[in-house]
Amino acid sequence: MIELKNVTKTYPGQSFKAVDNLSMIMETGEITVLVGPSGCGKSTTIRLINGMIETTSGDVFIDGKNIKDTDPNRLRMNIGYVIQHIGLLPHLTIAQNIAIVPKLHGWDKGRIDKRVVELLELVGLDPGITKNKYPLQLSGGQMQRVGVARAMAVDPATMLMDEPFGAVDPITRRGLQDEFLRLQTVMKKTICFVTHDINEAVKMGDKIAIMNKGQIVQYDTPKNILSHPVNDFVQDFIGADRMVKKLNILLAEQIIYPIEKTLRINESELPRAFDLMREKGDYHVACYIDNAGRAVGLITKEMEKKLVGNFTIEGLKGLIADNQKAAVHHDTNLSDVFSQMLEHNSECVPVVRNDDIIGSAFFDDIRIFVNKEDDE
Ligand SMILES: Nc1ncnc2c1ncn2[C@@H]1O[C@H](COP(=O)(O)OP(=O)(O)OP(=O)(O)O)[C@@H](O)[C@H]1O
Repeated sequence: MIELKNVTKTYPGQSFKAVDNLSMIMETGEITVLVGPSGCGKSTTIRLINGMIETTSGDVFIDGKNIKDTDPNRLRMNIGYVIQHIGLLPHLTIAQNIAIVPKLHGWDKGRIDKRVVELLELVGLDPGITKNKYPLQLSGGQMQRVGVARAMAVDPATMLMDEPFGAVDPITRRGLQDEFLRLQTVMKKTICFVTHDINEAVKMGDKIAIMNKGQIVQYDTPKNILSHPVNDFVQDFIGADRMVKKLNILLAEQIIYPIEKTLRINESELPRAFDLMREKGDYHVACYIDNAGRAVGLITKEMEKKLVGNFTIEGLKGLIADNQKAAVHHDTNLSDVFSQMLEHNSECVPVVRNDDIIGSAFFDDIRIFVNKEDDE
């Protein structure tokens, strides 16, 4: 856990406070994002946490220990630090760059070599190809990965990331974010992550602190911030498309209509499928089961419309198979579920977990759910 208690920083010669009486807790195992306009004090805060600069007043605690009581070099050796411009030393190979902190910790060569290979694999780089190259022989995205690998070298519990994916193109950036989030589900590190991009904040943060003029304006989960911006500053900062951003953080499983509630229709019942659905009072969706009783697809109300005047069993099976191609995983975000619906021209798609259909997701439910969440 990182705790800031009444932290203020005034740089020498400045009349204003770069960080102004900041108090906050960044929980263990979570990503806390600091976001805000240029000059609001994000980087200053991160530098205060690893002791690169000293507070004018107030205290920073890491896992309950005041950093003033820790030797600054030791403090920094035990915190992973990733910065926008990577900070790789150009005259050292990738392996040597990653080895810097393990060396300071006194690791032997065998242990370091093994760790370098492990880390490069972890961040998606081929160690055989990468480890003996020099930084300038890598692409921007590859360098960022090395930056992350280097920060994780001695497996620190705390990581500080200052615009870590800032210097790459949007597609590479999205890939790096996804991979880092995947790693974090396993690593569960305590991370302070700085960005000026609200979309990145919403995606990466368990919690987001929106900063302005050295102070926190709102500190909450992405969902709550998007649903309930506390004032016009936050409202403007998160932008007019906050509903779209919300779709990015809500998941298919949150709107799922479970398969247990759905009428089951077997092969012999297929010719009367739509009549049966109407009779049972659930005309929107039914589940098509094979001879073993396993759900293999959905039958939806829209399929009847598509087959009007031309109903055949083969035609219906074709539509069921097409709909199955639009299936989404239970943890797919609603924005991707929505795209899938548009791409497959379907208002209802199967939701799967480990290849089993566990329910269906409806376009209308996305709309209703997002609006309802907004009213809460
Ligand atoms: N070393 C320094 N000396 C004097 N003033 C500084 C120093 N570093 C930062 N500042 C000032 O402190 C304020 C906060 O800067 P900081 O870099 O923390 O903001 P930031 O939110 O990280 O901005 P950005 O997104 O542009 O990096 C700014 O007004 C900046 O000009």
